This record gives sequence, C-alpha cells and structure tokens, in this order.
Amino acid sequence: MAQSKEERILNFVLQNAVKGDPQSVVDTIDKYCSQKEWAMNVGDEKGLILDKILEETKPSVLLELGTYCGYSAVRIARLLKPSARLLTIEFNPDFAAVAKQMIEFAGVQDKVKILEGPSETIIPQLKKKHEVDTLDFVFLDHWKDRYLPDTMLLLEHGLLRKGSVILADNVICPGAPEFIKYIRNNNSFECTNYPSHVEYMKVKDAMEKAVFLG
Ligand SMILES: O=C(NCCO)c1cc(-c2ccc(F)cc2)cc(O)c1O
Ligand SMILES: [Mg+2]
Repeated sequence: MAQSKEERILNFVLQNAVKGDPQSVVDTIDKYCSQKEWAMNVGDEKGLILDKILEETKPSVLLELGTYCGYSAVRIARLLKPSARLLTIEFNPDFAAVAKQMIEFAGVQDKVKILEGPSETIIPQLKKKHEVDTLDFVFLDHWKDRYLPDTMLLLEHGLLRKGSVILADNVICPGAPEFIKYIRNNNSFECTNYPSHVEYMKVKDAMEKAVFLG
C-alpha cells in the first residue's frame, strides 16, 4: 500500500528527530511540512501563540479536539507540569494511529491520552468514563463546523468552569463563522483575537481565545 502523507511525516520524524525530545519532534514536523509537504499542523507561528497562552494559563486538565498527527498534542504536552493531563479526540483512525506513534516517540505518552471517535459522542462521556471534573483548557482544531456545536456540548455537560480557556485555531482560514458569531456575542465569554497566518503559508489566519466567565 502506498504510504499516506501522515505516515511520511511520521517516518521523517522517526528518522530525523531525537527520541524522547518533544521539541525536536515539533521542529522536525515543521521542517518537513514547510519544505516537503504541507500539512494541517498548527505550525510554529500559531504554535508560539499557543505556547504563550498555555504558559499564562498553566492548565492541569486539557482537551484537544482534532489530534491529526499529534503535533499540537506534543507541543502542548512539552509545556505541561508533571501532573497535568491532555485528552485529545481524533475521529480519523488513520490519523489517530500516526498520532499515537508520534506521541510515544516524543516521550509524552504519560501526559496524553488519544480518544478515537466522534467528538459529539466522546464529550458527553468525559466526566463518567474519563474522570474529568472540569476542563482548564480546550484547543479547538477539528472540523470547523463542529467548533460551535461542541462548545455548546461542553457547556451542556458542565465541563467548563469560571476561567476555563477555549483556544480555537483557523477562525479566518478555513474559518469558523458561526462559532465566532456566537462566542463574541455571548456575555459569558471574554474573547481575544490573535492574528497570524495559515501554517507554513503567507495566507492570513487567526486564533481566538475565549475565557468562560461562569
Ligand atoms: O480541516 C482542518 N482541520 C480539521 C481536520 O480534521 C484544517 C484545515 C486547514 C486548511 C486547509 C486547507 C487550506 F487551504 C487552508 C487551511 C488548516 C488547519 O489548521 C486545519 O486545522
Ligand atoms: Mg488547524
């Protein structure tokens, strides 16, 4: 079977990055995807914004929607305190298989758990099946038309608390207009926009931070 792009990215990491060194895994993916094949990792420019918001928030319980190859899971996990935990949901089984190997190679598997399946099924299970009380940090990077319904699900299932941070990728390109319209007009959220560019491109993009006010 011909290799997928995601398998090619993983193999480049396995052959060129330093095992157990998450920064080298992040840098090696960025090198491959900027020089050889574009891929939808959050990338280094938006990644630095993600880093800064994580360092300000210091979260203990995190949820990511859209694991893909595991780039942002590794990027996030490398900054977490030892007791912090990241749950990351991926619908596509082939992506989840690549991400599992990427996360293990980076050595962050003790902090990261991949939950394979549809977010609308897994989010309602987080409290009882995955021992979550509330989430300190949520990174939205999955199907853009799921950002709003999944944010509503998080609220409906009492998964956000005063101060919970939601960070959404791609609010310009590909865009998440319904999510942006809702979150900026909801007085229970304090929103901040972070202009940037699509990963590895000159095309304008942005991230949106929404802090839940309770
Ligand atoms: O679809 C995306 N993610 C969900 C995957 O299940 C996604 C797409 C793009 C993108 C694509 C095509 C283009 F032309 C520009 C941007 C970028 C991203 O960062 C993304 O996260
Ligand atoms: Mg994205």
